[in-house]
Formats: sequence, structure tokens, C-alpha cells
Amino acid sequence: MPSTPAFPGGTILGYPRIGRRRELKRALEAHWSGRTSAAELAETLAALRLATARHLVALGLDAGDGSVPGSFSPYDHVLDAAVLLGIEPADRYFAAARGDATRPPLEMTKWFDTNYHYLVPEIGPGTPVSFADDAPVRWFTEAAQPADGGAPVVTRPVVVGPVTFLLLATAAPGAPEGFRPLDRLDDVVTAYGELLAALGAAGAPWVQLDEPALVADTATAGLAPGELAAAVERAYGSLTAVAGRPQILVAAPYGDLRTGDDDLLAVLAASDVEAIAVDLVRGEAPSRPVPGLATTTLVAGLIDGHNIWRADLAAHLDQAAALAATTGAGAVTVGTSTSLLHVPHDVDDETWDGTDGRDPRLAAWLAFADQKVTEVVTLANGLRHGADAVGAQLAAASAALADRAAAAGVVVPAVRDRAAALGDDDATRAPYAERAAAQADRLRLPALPTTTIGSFPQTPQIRAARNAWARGAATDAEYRTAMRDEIAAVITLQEELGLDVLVHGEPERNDMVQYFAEQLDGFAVTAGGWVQSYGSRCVRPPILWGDVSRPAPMTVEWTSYAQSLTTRPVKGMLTGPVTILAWSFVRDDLPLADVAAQVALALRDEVGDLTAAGTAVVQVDEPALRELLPLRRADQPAYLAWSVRAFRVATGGAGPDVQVHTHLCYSDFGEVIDAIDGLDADVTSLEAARSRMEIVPELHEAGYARGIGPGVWDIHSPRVPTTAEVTEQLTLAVRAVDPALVWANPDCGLKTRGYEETTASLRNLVAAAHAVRATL
Ligand SMILES: Nc1nc2c(c(=O)[nH]1)N[C@@H](CNc1ccc(C(=O)N[C@@H](CCC(=O)N[C@@H](CCC(=O)N[C@@H](CCC(=O)O)C(=O)O)C(=O)O)C(=O)O)cc1)CN2
Ligand code: MET
Ligand SMILES: [Zn+2]
Repeated sequence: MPSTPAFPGGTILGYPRIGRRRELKRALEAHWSGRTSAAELAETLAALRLATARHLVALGLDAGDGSVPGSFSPYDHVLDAAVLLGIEPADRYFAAARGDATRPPLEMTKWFDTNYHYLVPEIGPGTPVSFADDAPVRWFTEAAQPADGGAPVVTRPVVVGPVTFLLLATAAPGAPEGFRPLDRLDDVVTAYGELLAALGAAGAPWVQLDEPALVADTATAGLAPGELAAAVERAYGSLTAVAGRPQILVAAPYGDLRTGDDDLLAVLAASDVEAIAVDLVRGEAPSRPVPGLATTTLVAGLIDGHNIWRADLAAHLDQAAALAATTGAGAVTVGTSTSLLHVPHDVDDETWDGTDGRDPRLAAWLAFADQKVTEVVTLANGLRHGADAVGAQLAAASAALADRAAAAGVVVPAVRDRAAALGDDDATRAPYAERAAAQADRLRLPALPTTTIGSFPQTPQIRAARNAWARGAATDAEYRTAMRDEIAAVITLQEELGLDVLVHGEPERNDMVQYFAEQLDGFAVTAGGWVQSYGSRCVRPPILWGDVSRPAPMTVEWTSYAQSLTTRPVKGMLTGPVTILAWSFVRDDLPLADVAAQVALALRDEVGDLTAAGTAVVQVDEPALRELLPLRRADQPAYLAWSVRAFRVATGGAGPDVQVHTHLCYSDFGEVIDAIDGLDADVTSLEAARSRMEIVPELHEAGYARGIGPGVWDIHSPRVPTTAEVTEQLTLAVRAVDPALVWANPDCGLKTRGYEETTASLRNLVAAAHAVRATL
């Protein structure tokens, strides 16, 4: 048992891994393209790890007691755990992540309710499991005894916990019916026990085991009541019995440990783990003493790891100070609610002089990862030494909050009035039968129409043109010409391929959310606020800080230009309100439902302008519909009601002869099937290739009876599907539902692909659609 509280100077559950200048991205991509060797890559990553650990010490975390998390991963922390357990071979790490000639990549899916994506490990009853990779031990030693002779840092290795690992894993192909990954708990715990012994032998005082699945009903679906509690008790009973182990911090971010079927905080408190990190942003602190917690340090996750607003430090300090008494914890220290993986590095990396369109007032309202570390350190100091010891910091935080609350643009009466006046009529289109007839008449499409999801490859030339424009090295006119040339080429290519409903290809979009945020009032965007989305891929989530409105059309010019080049219909392409919120940092002073209505109204104006300009097909993408779904079932209906309504407000002004499409991807749709129907889109395209079209009968059984475009090829891999494969997929689809409803399209946009595989794949898609069409 710890005699003093663990991490008295505060701690964080994890730190961004991509590097403040995206060093990890650049190193990975250089290696994958063959420009650097595996040894060079390893050297760069080791330097990044060491620099990160020392940076966290410079920000105020203790260098000697395990307060600095060792939360690095070369690609994904769930894949790392699979390698640790020998389920994926260490020397084929990137093949598991990205696929190669010999194997497809592991499936990728959303990490809880975030825009981070993890690789889904596969495990069967016979999969050998052992302690197979000692990376956490090597990384610990590398910082504790640095080869450069510089300052050592005693880090706290961070590993996905055994229960969460198995709850996130899927049954390997060929596993017998009824097998569940959690059936392998004992084997996995044995391997983790060996890891703990090795860490202890290396001198690690602490290890952090992340168990976020314990807060999510969605991750634990299919377990009997009590089963999860029993698994946690069993796993941590074994792990705490390991001789020579480090002290164990169990972290439960993204929700509340106590609101599922089982009170898992009580189960963990009753175990011999030395510290438990709870998320007090998404969850609540227990208001009565928890048995067993008296011998445990509670790491109070007060600083939001999932958002970028500067915290109300005075309020948090009061809350922290009360926790020991109310919860019965033996000791309390301050931490982040989640890893800081989800926020950019440093507010001070942006320029705030107003010259590049960023409102200088925002600088004082924000806290990125580094500012959050400082907030944690301040609160921990306040907790130890009293509020007076940090009086100046508390006052500065309060002043920034007051400034933000009163700032112009935060409340815009005209926007509030318009949202308040919305009625059911605004969210209701003509009956589907009437729409279908009007659209058939206007569009005259063949059976099994072919289309794509919107983006075509974002080539290095496109990125370079945008980069030059942003730097002032190219004029507006030059940039516009470059994008129009790209659009023209994309239209020509689609006509040559014989696609039926064309797209303009989205070359002008840096990102499907940021592009809109840059043009909407109420948003700010960063120049370098990168956040890892998966592997080497990053996004710069915009900051939604004020009431949202649309000063001018955002997409009409590009879409109209594309339509002027062809007689085939060109789809207008918009990002939906829920996805815009999900992939932004959203204000915390207004209910999400109200913010969504404002964004929906801005999009409604855009749909109006597009259709007035003659656009007959408008797609409103909602790939993040599933992402914002609350992790607890009880909270889901309210979310689904406002999210569906926002989509319907955005599209509700479209006349019956306008075909509204939507697109969803990156998730299991099971839990949102009714909501998909509720969107009332005329055509829905979904990711389906990796699940052999299962979504088609599922949607049909749920009563969905409008157009459906199950993705027939997995665009996340460079592999070109054969015509025969696509034909088979389409055949499955037309057998499952009325063939008149089926569309042929890829899984998702093509922006991350190259032209070579894109052209070949689309050629096969069109050939397959024609072949199946002939059989109808
Ligand atoms: N926001 C968001 N979330 C999402 C998705 C999405 O599309 N957007 N898709 C899903 C999966 N996630 C993804 C996330 C990112 C990327 C992606 O391709 N990201 C790009 C960056 C996209 C971008 O912002 N591009 C900018 C800036 C590009 C850039 O890095 N430019 C260079 C310079 C380039 C040059 O001069 O050649 C630089 O700044 O250093 C642009 O095109 O303008 C990357 O990491 O490489 C793909 C999928 C789910 N979540
Ligand atoms: C992540 S969903 C992407 C949809 C978007 N229209 C595209 O094709 O890129
Ligand atoms: Zn998609």
C-alpha cells in the first residue's frame, strides 16, 4: 500500500504521440515509402519518446515517481497489446495495421466516443497467448537510464488492460459459435502477470492499465449481469498477486464506473490495486464512501482530456478537496479525465496576433495538452498546499472564463431566435413515395446506379497547391484554377468510367469538417493543432466557440462548376451537423442539441442554395452518427432524437425531386439502425464490404425501405477488388432487398487512395454493376 498518496504532484493518463510537429507521422510515412530503414525509424521514435518524457517533466510532472505516463505507440495502443500478447507478431506490426500483399489489415473502429480509431484484435479459442514483446519494459528503461546520459525520467508504462483488451477484440475467423474473446481471460491475465513481473524487475514503480471498456454498456453488450464484475475481480485478483510487481493504477476514462449493471468502482476498490483513475468529466464522484477505497489513491480526472476549454480551476480545486471525505479514498490526487491523445499539443504553437483569421480572444480561453498538464499540476499543488498557494493561477482561470462568457459572438440573438422557431414542419419532407416518383422522373437512372462517396484522391499536388495558397505563395486565382482543373479531370475520369451519379471530388477540402468550419461564423480553426485519428493520419478539429451561422454559400461554386461540365447528375456534397460537432471541439456552455440545431440551419441554407442552382442530388455525410452515441444505453434515446432531428432540419427544405443521400462509415450500425431510418434520406450508403453486406438485410428487417448503397469495396486498403468479388457483393445485396433500391458504390471516400488503384477499382465496380444489372 502507498504510505504517501501516489503522484502527489498530479498526473495525466496519456499524452499525444504524434509529436508537436507531427514527427511520428513523418517518420512512419518516410519508412513506409522506403525512404528510411526500420533502424532509422526506431531511432526517431525513441528520440520522440524521450523528448516527450522530458517535456512533461519540464511542464511540472514529477520525474522520479511514475507520474509521467509512458503512453507512446508507434501506430495504435490496442495493436501494441496484441503484439505484447503474441497474438500479432512484432516483426509484422505494420502489416497488421495496414495490410500488405499477404494479409488484409485488422479492422479499424472508433475508440469509445472519440475520433481516434483502434485496430480490432482477433482471438480464437486456440490462439496462442504469451508475454511475447517487452516493448513497455524497454521503453521504461530507455527513459529511466537514457543512453544520451541526459536527465532520466521514471515513467509509468501505460498498457491497455486485460479486460478491455478482450472486450474490444473480436472472435477470430473460424472460432466456434458462442466463443467470446473474454473466454480467454485467464491466459491473457497470465501473460500480463509476466509483463508486470518484468516491469517490476526493471524498477518500474507503477504501471497503468487502461480499462475504459468498464464504463461502456456498448463494449460489454452480450455479457450476463455480474459477469463483468467477476472478470474484473478475477483479473485484478491475479495481477495484484504477482510477486515483485509495480504498483497498479487502473484507469477508467470516458464514463462512469458505477452506472452499468455492476458497480465496478466497488469491485476495483475491493481489489488490491493501489490507485484508480476515474473520469469526473463524464462520470460523477461517489457521494458516499466506497468500501475498500481507504487503501487506494483516487486519481480525480477533473481536467477534460477530450476538449480544449480552459478549466474552472477554483471549482475543480473545491471538488478535489472534498473527494477524500465523500468517497472515503485513502488519498486523492488530480489527473486528466482521459488521455490527452484527443487534444493538440500547445495553444502557444498557434499565432494569436489576429493576422491569420484566428480571434486573439480565444488564446486565453483554451487549454491544449501542455496547458492541461499545467492545470493538473496547479490543482495538485493547491490540493497539497492550499488554495492560496495557487491563488494567482485560480484567479487567472476565473478571469478567462468570465471574459469568454461575456464575449461578442458567444450569444447571437438572431441565431437563437431562428433555432427556437424551428417546428416539425421544418424537419419533414414530402412522403417517400412522392419523392421517389419525382426523383425517378428527374434523374432517369438505370437500375443499380453507380456512384462514389465524394472525395477522389488528395494527391500531393493538391496538398502542395493548398499549402502554397495558405502561405501566400499562390494567389486566390491560381488556387481556384488548380482546383477547377482537378474537378474537370475528375469529371472526365468518371464519365470515362461510366459512373451514373458523379461527384466533384472534393479537392478544395483540406478536411470534410474543417473546410466548413473555416467558412462558418462561430468557429475557429488552427494551423497546427493536429490530433491523431489513426496511425499516421491526423485532423485539426475546429473550435466551435460561438453561435453558428453561414455568412455565404460554401460549396455552390465548386458543385455548379462540376455540373456545368457534364450532363450526368453531380451530387452536392455536405458534411452533416452531427459529424461537424463530433469532429470539432464544441463549446461546453450550450446543450449539444442546441448547437446541432444551429449547425443544421446553416446547412439547410446551403442545401437551399445548391438546389436553387440546379443540383438534383445532395449528399449529407454523417459518418460520426454512431460516434457520439452515448456509451450508456439510458442516455441513447435523447441523443438519437436530437441528432436525427438535426439531419432532418438540414435536409428538410429540399423539394421532393431533390434526391437526398447520406453516408455512414467506421462503425457497427446495429445500435443506430432505427436512427438511420429516421434520417429519412432517399439513399443511404454505408460501409459494408468487410462484413459481407450484412447491413443490407439488417436495415431491411428494421423497416428501412429506401435506397441503399452498401459499400462493395474496402477503400481503407490499396487492394483492388476484382470484378468477380464486387459482383458477388452486389449479388448478395440484390438478393437481400428489392433490387430497385440498391446502389453500387465504394465503402467511403477515396481521398486517402492513389489514382492507380482508384481507377482500377472503379472500373471493376462499374463492370460488376453492369453484370448484375443484366440479371435483374
Ligand atoms: N475530421 C475528420 N475526422 C475523421 C475523418 C475525416 O475525414 N475527417 N475520417 C475518418 C478517419 N480519419 C481520417 C483522418 C484524417 C485523414 C487524413 O487524410 N488526414 C490528412 C490531413 C488532412 C488535412 O488536413 N490536409 C490539409 C493539410 C495537409 C498537410 O499536411 N500539408 C502539409 C504540406 C503539404 C505539401 O506542401 O505538400 C503540411 O502542412 O505540412 C490539406 O489538405 O490542406 C493526414 O493526416 O495527412 C484521413 C482519415 C474519421 N474521422
Ligand atoms: C469519412 S466519410 C467521407 C465522406 C466524404 N464525402 C468523402 O468522400 O470523403
Ligand atoms: Zn466514409
